[in-house]
Amino acid sequence: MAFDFIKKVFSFGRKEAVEEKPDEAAPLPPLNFDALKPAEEGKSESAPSEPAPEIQPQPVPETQPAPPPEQPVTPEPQPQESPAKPQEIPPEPVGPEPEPAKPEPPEVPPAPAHRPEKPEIPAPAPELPKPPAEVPAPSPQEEPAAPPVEIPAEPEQVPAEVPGEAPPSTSLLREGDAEDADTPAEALAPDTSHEEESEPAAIDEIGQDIPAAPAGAIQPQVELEPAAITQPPVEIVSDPKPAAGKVTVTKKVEEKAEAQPAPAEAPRKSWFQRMREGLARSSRELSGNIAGVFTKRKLDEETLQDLEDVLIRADLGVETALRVTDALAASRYGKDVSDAEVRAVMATEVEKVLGPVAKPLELDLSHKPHVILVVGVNGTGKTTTIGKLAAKLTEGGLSVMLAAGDTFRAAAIEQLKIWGERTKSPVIATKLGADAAGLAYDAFEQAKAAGSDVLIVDTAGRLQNKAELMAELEKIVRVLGKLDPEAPHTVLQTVDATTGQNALNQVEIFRNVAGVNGLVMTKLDGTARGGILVAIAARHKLPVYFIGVGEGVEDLEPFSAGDFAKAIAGTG
Ligand SMILES: Nc1nc2c(ncn2[C@@H]2O[C@H](COP(=O)(O)OP(=O)(O)OP(=O)(O)O)[C@@H](O)[C@H]2O)c(=O)[nH]1
Repeated sequence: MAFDFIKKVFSFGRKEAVEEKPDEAAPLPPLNFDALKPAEEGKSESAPSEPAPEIQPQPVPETQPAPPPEQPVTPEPQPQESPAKPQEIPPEPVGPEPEPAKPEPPEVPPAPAHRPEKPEIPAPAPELPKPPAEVPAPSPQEEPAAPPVEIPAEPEQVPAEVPGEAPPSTSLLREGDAEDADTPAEALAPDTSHEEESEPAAIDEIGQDIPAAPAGAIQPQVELEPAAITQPPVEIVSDPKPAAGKVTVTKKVEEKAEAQPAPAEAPRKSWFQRMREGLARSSRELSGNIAGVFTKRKLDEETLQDLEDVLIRADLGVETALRVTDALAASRYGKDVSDAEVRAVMATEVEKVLGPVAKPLELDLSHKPHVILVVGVNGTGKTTTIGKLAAKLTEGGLSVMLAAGDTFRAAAIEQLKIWGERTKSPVIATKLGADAAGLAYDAFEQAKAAGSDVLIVDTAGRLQNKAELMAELEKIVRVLGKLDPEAPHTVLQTVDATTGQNALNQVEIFRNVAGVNGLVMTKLDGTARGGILVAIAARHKLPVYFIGVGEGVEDLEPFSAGDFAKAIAGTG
């Protein structure tokens, strides 16, 4: 604004000079207009955008005629920047500081050239102090903070710039929060490890130390109150950037309830559609290969062998592959067979394999609580599945408590707290790196005390090494058994459907260590390799309670053998 003002002063001078000429030429009525010119010209040149602010400063400069040396410096930058625009001021600080001052001297001369305006030149002087104020600001690269310095100088601009500043501040806060929860997960592990943890002694002597632990070290660390725990997460999760709609600014920016007309979104696909699309790659590949095998060929030993290879490459496993080829050979041997017929037989056989394992999860509520331990390799969806399951249970009227047993990853703890807030389930958490078994024990006690119907315990999927992971899981199971010999009553393992053959080994390991007695196949909405589920079912015959078909709270579906078989065979 100061620059604008200066510029206006100069422009005003020019115009006066110009007009004076006509005045000399015709000394008639124009003389009266000359008196009016100052006000009008100032407005016209200063650009219609800022009439008021520029006019006011004029009286000020007149009162301060003192500093002449600095005057030349300030006037120049103003003309360069063109019409005074508060918005253009910010860019100045961004640019190199010395530049604006240097160019000024050259332009200064032209200004004084205008004789009549010299008296007004003193006006720029008061603005000189402003540039120095901005100079410190420009040092930073992107400082929108610099402009604010000038804002206070100009009374009228303040309101205009305030709205501009507000949004960035709020968005930064939220983004920061979000990042904290996500990225630094692994990096934080070593840092926070120095924090108080449950005594290692508890690890060795579970029975004796555990009871002491809750009272001593663990107790204070445990956070039971959902409100306290979930408060911060809530802001992270439920506060996306203000949408395009209106917002109300009170303590913070809040979206107006009515301002969300819910942009017409495409209807959400059904879980089956998402699963079918997730299995599309496997299905297409399978169908294409089957078609390739049976193009203009009768069903014989060679084609059966080729089909068996195709099915095995699709992760279905040797057992299921043989089931399909045997079934096909039994009814079609020596005949022409279309790929569609082969896929139909495949769907039937796959459904036969999956049918026995497609069972609903049953909870024995005679146990208070019914303890569900969730295990699996890191990233397979344990925490997400716990959140989805907690939502189902609470919606069904059951009281649920969550235990953040994945003390290996800070983000996992925060993630579970968020799910706890969403599902209104208390979350028992402890410090990063703390003894997971101690936490599980403490959570079990608190769930008992609270009369919770279900306690779901999250666990780490990755430790320093496999032996350590296995030792921790075994210990958790052992400790839970001290409070209820039958606990954990359900041990769920999450298996990432995008994983290939390695998933078979994962189930093998966790089953042996933690006594897995049920599976949840996650990410079937992604680029799933669904064949592996068939192989797992055939080999381990563990119940598959649910499938994950998305990251949303509702994206946990009961497993249906028939639907899955149709989707993977491409017959659905
Ligand atoms: N598309 C899709 N993504 C899923 C599904 N289940 C989980 N995810 C995502 O997979 C990622 C890992 O999920 P987590 O729940 O953190 O997995 P985790 O096993 O707890 O991981 P750790 O805490 O590292 O052991 C997250 O980005 C989830 O949103 C699913 O069914 N579909």
